[in-house]
Parts: sequence; C-alpha cells; structure tokens
Amino acid sequence: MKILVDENMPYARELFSRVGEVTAVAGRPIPVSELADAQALMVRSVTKVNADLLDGKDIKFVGTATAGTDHIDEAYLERAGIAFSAAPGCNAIAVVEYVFSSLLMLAERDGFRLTDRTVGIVGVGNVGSRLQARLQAFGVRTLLCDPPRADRGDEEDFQPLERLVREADVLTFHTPLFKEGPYKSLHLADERLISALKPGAVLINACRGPVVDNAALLKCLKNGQRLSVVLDVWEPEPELNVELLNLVDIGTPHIAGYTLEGKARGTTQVFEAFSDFIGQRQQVALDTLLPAPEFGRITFHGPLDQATLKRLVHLVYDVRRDDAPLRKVAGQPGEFDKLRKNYQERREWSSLYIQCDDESAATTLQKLGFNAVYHTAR
Ligand SMILES: NC(=O)C1=CN([C@@H]2O[C@H](COP(=O)(O)OP(=O)(O)OC[C@H]3O[C@@H](n4cnc5c(N)ncnc54)[C@H](O)[C@@H]3O)[C@@H](O)[C@H]2O)C=CC1
Ligand SMILES: O=C(O)C(=O)[C@H](O)COP(=O)(O)O
Repeated sequence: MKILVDENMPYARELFSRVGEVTAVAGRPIPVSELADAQALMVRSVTKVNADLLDGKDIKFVGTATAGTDHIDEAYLERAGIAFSAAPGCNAIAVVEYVFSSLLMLAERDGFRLTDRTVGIVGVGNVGSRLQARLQAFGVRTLLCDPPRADRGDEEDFQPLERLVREADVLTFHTPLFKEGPYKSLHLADERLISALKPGAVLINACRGPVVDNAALLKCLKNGQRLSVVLDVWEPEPELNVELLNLVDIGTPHIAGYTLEGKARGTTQVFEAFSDFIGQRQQVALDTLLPAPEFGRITFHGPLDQATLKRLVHLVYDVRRDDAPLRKVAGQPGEFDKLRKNYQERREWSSLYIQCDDESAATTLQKLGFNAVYHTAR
C-alpha cells in the first residue's frame, strides 16, 4: 500500500513504513502525480483536500496531523466514502506556551503585572481550556466565551463576546475557522469589535488568520488605536500583509503549535487512527520517539514571581526567536513556508525538570506544566 505523507511530519516515515510503502512529499502544492497510485494521504494544514484533489483517485484514507480542519472538505470525503482522521488537541500545549511567552514578554516590556489583568478567551476547547487552567494557576483572572459549548449546556461560566470586549485587557482567539453557520468565526474580530477594545488592550490571534479581519486591524492600527497585537496566523497565508506585520508587536509564521512534542503527537494520532482503519491497531508512546531536550535539569531557589516565571518560560521558548526571522523575509515569495519547514527545534515546558527549594513555587510550576519537584537540601 502506498502512503503519501507531508514531508513536514516528523516521525511519519518511521511510523507509517511499519504498515506500507511511504513517499514523503511537499504539501503546498502537493505533487498530484504522486497521488495516482496512492491509497492513503497524510497532510498538514497547507494542503487543501477536496474533490479537485481526490476525484478519480484511489485514496481510501486521509489523515491530517493538525487540530484545525478548515483545509479539509469533510462533507466531500464522507460522500466519497474516504475515511478521515484529524489530530485534535495534539498541539494545544504548544499554543498555550506561545501565548504565555508573548504575554510575559509584553508584560515585561510595558511594565504590567499579569495578575492585574483580565484575559478573555474566545473558544474554550483544547487550547482555550488549557490556557485558562494555566492562567488560573498563576492567579490571572479569565473570562470565557464559547457559544457552541454554552448551547450544549456545558458547565462553565461562559459570557457573551461583547462582555469580553468590554472587560478584557487581553483578548485571545482559539476558535476553529467557520466560514458560515450558526457559529461563524470568519472575521469574528471585525472593525467594530477591534475598535471597541479597551485602550491599551492586547489582541492575540493564534487560531486561523481570517478569524481576525486583517484589513480592519490594519485600519485601526493606522488610525493610531492603542492596541498591542500578537499574530501567529494571517489573512491570507503565506502572503501576509507586510504593512500589518510592521505594526504588530509580535508576528510569527504560523508556528504557535510547533513544539516537537506537538508535531510528534499529531503524527502519532493519525498513525494510530490509520493503523486502526487497516485493522492493524498500533499504539505509540511519545517518549520512545522524542530525543532528550538540549538542557533538561535546573535548580530554582526561592519563591516564584512574574519575573522569574518569565525567565523560566523564555529559557524553554522565547517567542521573539520566531518574530525576528519573519520580519527579515516577509514579502519574499516562499520564505514564510521556508521558516516553517526549517523550524528550529522547540520543546514544551514539561521537558524541563526543575528542582525547587520553595514548596509553593514547585506546586505552581507543576500546575503550569513544568516538570517541577520540591526538594530541600537538608
Ligand atoms: N497557530 C497554530 O499553530 C495552531 C492553530 N490552531 C487553531 O486553533 C483552533 C482551536 O484549536 P483547539 O482548541 O485545539 O480546537 P478545539 O476544537 O478543541 O476548540 C475550539 C473551541 O472553539 C469553540 N468555538 C467554535 N466556534 C466558536 C465561535 N464562533 N466563538 C467562540 N467559540 C467557538 C468550540 O466550541 C471549541 O470549544 C483550531 O481549530 C485551529 O484552527 C490549533 C493548533 C495550532
Ligand atoms: O494544528 C493546527 O491546526 C495548526 O494550525 C498547525 O500547527 C499548523 O501546522 P501545519 O500543519 O501547517 O504544519
């Protein structure tokens, strides 16, 4: 069986070759000639999977190593009898750590305490709920908005978006991209919403570019609105608006989810689903795949505060390492995708073992996702 895999899926060759013959291909655009004799296709978010791509082909299974599925025409796959699996939640921790890295950087630069701020989270799924838990662990107030979950009767204190816009100092978007329907999220942040944000607010988009109307955002920023902006995703990609990039505080090439753990989870989740589909069920333990982190063990003395948390977080991942390279190459054809393809290894906070001599610091760091222990040198 021939299995086509996107060349940007770490561990894909290793895993899928256990059950078939693997060919790794570029995802944007996918070489259509390779599809002719393939039975399975594993993609990333850059490949549009629809009737144009698959009609008349022999593909029986499509997997995407991503949380978002807006690049997949799922209705078509169902009509065509093609099995499908995504990787929900695979990179949620990575996105949360991206948001924390950004907030801690802005807080230090602008001299505010996160615990004096309210963070509004729009979309409280795999990313949003983990973000809320970690913010809460650090004592930051959150407001949550998730109409689909509210309508399902989920027990959380969900608020209307208008209340978040009125009260939040930080508004961060973590919804899927829905172009239509009752929960349409296309341009959810439109000119009206953006211009109603509190003066000096922080706007973060790490879900899909078109959830924030980029033209409206540019207009508001050019009009001098006092707003800090963090954009990992753009409208459109990969041809982002360089004028907008020049006005945002942090701009990155759609890499919020790009920890090694997040990408590896994406691959293993679709591999497990595929092996199930072909009746050869296999499970993969992530830690058998991942290498040891570059640095893995430190000691931490005394209590935890925002400044020390920022230093710890940025020891593992500082978002500025992804902002500067994008500014250098933005506007040059192909460079956005090159930054994503040649992404420097990034690990999750859990890869750092921290020995603390303060019990409360250890407890908070554990809740934040670090591998922290309390240890007294008696
Ligand atoms: N920048 C990056 O690298 C990454 C981006 N993403 C994007 O972030 C999105 C969210 O990721 P997850 O939390 O893993 O997805 P998820 O599906 O677990 O959660 C999405 C949540 O948004 C809610 N929602 C849907 N429509 C909404 C609306 N109109 N208003 C408010 N809430 C709404 C849903 O009810 C759900 O609880 C993904 O769909 C994907 O597009 C995900 C991972 C990495
Ligand atoms: O999982 C998602 O959804 C994402 O946005 C991914 O992080 C996108 O990464 P690629 O699939 O484009 O490599």
